[in-house]
Amino acid sequence: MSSKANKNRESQKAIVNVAVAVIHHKDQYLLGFRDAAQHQGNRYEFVGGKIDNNESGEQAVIREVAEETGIAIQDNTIVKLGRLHHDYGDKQVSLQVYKIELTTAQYEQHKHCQYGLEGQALVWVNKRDLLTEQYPLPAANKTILEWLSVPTTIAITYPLTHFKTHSDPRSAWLQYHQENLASKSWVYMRVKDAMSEDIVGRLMRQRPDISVIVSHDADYSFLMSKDLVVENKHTSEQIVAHHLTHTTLMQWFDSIQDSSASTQLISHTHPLFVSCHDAASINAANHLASTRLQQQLPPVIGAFLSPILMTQTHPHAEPLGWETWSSLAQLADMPIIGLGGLSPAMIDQALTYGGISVAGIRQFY
Ligand SMILES: Nc1nc2c([nH]c(=O)n2[C@@H]2O[C@H](COP(=O)(O)OP(=O)(O)OP(=O)(O)O)[C@@H](O)[C@H]2O)c(=O)[nH]1
Repeated sequence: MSSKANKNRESQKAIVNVAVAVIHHKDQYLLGFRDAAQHQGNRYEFVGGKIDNNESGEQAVIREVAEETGIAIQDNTIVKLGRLHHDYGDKQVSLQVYKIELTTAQYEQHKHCQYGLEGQALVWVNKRDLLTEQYPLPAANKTILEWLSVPTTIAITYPLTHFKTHSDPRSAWLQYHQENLASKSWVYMRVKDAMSEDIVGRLMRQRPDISVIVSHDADYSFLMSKDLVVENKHTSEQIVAHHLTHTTLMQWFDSIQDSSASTQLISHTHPLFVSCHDAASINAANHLASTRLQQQLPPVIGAFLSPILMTQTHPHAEPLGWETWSSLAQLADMPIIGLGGLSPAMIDQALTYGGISVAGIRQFY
């Protein structure tokens, strides 16, 4: 093979490690504009750039933000959102994505800057416009936008057994959640009952404002029927993601290791949440996330990592504690959601320890 062909193959193989900074203040997000001459030019981008040798992703993000915008973020909370690999054909990138919320003072100082320190155009856009792709971004960023759609709090339903003393537990479950779930919240429907589709479907019809996460192996095809349009919204649109329990995740992982077993099928239609409790399940979640990206399937948008603290629902589970939880969170290639003994007010603590959201049952309605 000629040395030129060799070189071409080498450059195709080389992966460029990039640190990406999702900088925001409340619902205002900072984008730069990539020059036409640049790779993925004439598109918007988050501030960022190549990670130098001997530099961590976090060090790179602090340096890139300072070089490109002059904003000093070393004292801000820098939360890892996730890591992803993308093959542009002409270039392979591995993006390490961080989310940084600016203080009001930082935002006030920089909100009128129309150009960065490298002469690139800068613009502040609101979250809704960003997520609905009003600003074209490089293809790899599609997953980042899905990660950003996850809210900072997620409510989880009570299991059906919580209502077992009622004469009709299913009606009691339905009525309780219909009356108490917060308006427009994201709700993980964890009923823990094999026959739960019917009450979940009824709750969705009664509460068209909520967005739901349903078990990946439940059958919600009945929600596709035409007559289930509530307040101009089709009920099936309320399902924002499917969820894999820790057990299902590990079964999937075992099935891909064992060449004689058939790989367990996971939803192709929706983004996924998974549940993790340890390094092994985070490793499995990372494999699932990269498989989904390779196959161009809806991504893994979050992992519930639990239990952080002691909970009433799982009194026998040994809590991880914040420090262990934090080091496990760092291993994950997707946003981490804190679960177990938390309240919504603990979001700042979760951010400090490397999570992006908190979830729970009591206190989250
Ligand atoms: N900064 C930034 N880069 C991104 C984003 N999404 C994405 O795919 N990338 C890719 O990550 C790489 C960023 O590396 P870079 O900024 O150092 O490289 P560049 O192409 O701008 O310039 P250079 O190669 O001349 O240094 C580019 O290939 C770019 O297409 C994003 O949101 N922000």
